[in-house]
Amino acid sequence: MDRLTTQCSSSKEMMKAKAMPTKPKALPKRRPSAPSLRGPMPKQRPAKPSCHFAPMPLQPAAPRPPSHPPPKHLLQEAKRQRTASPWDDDEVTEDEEADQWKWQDWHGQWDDDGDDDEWVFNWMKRKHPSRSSKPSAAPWFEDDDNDWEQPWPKRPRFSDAPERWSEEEWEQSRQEAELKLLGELAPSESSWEYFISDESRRSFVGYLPSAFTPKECGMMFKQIKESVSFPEPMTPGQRTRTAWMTRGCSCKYCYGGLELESEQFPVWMLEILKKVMKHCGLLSKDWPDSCTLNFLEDGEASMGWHADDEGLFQGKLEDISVVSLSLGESRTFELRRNWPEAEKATEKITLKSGDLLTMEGMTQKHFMHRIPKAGCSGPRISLTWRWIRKHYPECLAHRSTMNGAVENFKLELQDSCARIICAAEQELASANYEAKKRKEDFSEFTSFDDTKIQSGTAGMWNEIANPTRDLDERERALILREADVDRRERILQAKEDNHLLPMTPTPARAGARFSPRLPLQATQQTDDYGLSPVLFSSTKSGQETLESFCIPSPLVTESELDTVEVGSCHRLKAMFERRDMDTPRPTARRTGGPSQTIAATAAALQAAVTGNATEGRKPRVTMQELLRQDEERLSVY
Ligand SMILES: O=C(O)CCC(=O)C(=O)O
Ligand SMILES: [Fe+2]
Repeated sequence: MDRLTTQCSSSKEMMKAKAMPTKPKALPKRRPSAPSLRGPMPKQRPAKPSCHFAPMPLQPAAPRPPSHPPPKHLLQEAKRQRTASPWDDDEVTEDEEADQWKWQDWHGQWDDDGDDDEWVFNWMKRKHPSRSSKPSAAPWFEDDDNDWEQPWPKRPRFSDAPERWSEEEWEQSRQEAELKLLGELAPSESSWEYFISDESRRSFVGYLPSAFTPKECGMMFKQIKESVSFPEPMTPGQRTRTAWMTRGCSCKYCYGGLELESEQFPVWMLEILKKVMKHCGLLSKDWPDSCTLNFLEDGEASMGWHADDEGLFQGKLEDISVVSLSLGESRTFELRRNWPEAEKATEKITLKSGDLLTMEGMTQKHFMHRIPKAGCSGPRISLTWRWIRKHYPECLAHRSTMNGAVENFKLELQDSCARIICAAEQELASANYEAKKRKEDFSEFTSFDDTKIQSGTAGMWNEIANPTRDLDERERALILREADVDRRERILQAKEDNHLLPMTPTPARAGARFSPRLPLQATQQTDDYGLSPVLFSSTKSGQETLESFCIPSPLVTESELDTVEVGSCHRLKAMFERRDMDTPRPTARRTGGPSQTIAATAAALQAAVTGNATEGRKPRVTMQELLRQDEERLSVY
């Protein structure tokens, strides 16, 4: 404690805090404080549901200043940094010099224009998802007190202040809460200074200057710049980019509307951690398990006021630590209290390359921090390590816990359901697509009435048998295709239901000039459409060929199926195909018979039915063969 007090006073001198003139503001009346009870009170009260970013109405467009005049002390500091390269004071050999890394080299390799206000906007959008549109004006304007302020959202409202632990203190004391600071755990040669040591808020900000030599910093900067792919900015010209890495966990990191997938700590990260953690007195088992890597392209790049209060880290609910390493250009780091008792005061510190900084205890609950724009031109990288306290349910680390295992199971179940639903939806979509396509095909036939289409093949066959108008080739082909598809389905079904019957050949009709086709198999059933698939054999020129097609059942009754003289069926089909059912035509060319109409064919079919069936004839082809042929026929469509 003594050590801390001394450190704090020395750090105050060290700080380049500049008292900013502030507008006299009437402080809101403090709410009645909680009774000053110690013992029975819980260690940590549940957080208030309201977030400290109170929703505020959008401010009217505020004109952006023509340039950003940074505070004078920053300009001076920037000038000093520009003239003195941080590498200059390190002795390097010629070889090393060739390999020497200067972050200034990176300047200009990124988009030139840009406005880091986007970063702030995106950052805030995450906290206020309901605000989807960007304020019409730049979200920064010059305040009366020459400070850069965000109109949206501003400092948390006093009325949203959390309950206090007691009248005197915001939080339980560090001793009671048994909070050990990293500065206390650190070896004595790492002399941390706590430039904020707010015991009432149990909030501590530690600073260890020059933890690494410029040469070490240069190597680290180079390693990071070359290995990390900082995500492309959400908006063109955005000059601050953030990458995210974890160790042994797959939690993502959400900021500025981006969801960053975690990358596992690479070896170089563990090497850097080893060096940094030595200064924090932590063994590897206690090292932080996540890191945000921020690349600030130049002085125009900044990070707006925020707290590292993501649910992952639980920083508003319990003591947490954040450790950061700065590399590259020096930048000012600012902190301010969310609910200051007295006048608004911003604490500032310049973070140089190689400096370490910690934010400990309840700092994320009571303070916000930022990196404002500066007049410098070089890039800066900061690594910010944290400990994940609450893994995302999807995270593998979470799944290895008991609760995680249950949630994991639920997730897997959800996954399976989602997959099944997805597959079903795809099936449905493709069935709908097919149905729609068919309907579209047929809707071209304006004279088709819907009932015919809906009644399926029967309707189609009707249309062929009793055409309401002339059908062209294409229409006819479509109808026949439909009939074929339909027939094939019914043959399959018949096979499944064991409804295929052996058929008996009937003697050829005397005088027929074509070889009759003899039914070999037929389904026992006719379907809703009144069609029965029948397999025929033809022995023309001594060569047997097989063919199957449907017979409209009005022409052949179920009981007649095994005795039908199929030549008529074949002729009927041939006529269908030639679309001349109603046109008397000489049949000599094809059938050698008299010209016939549908009705005559039907009559012929009926007449062809004979009674001399021979039982038990085995089908000559297998069902597979039948289906294969069918497949072949269908493939031409
Ligand atoms: O760059 C820094 O030093 C601060 C980084 C920071 O605030 C953050 O990553 O949340
Ligand atoms: Fe931060």
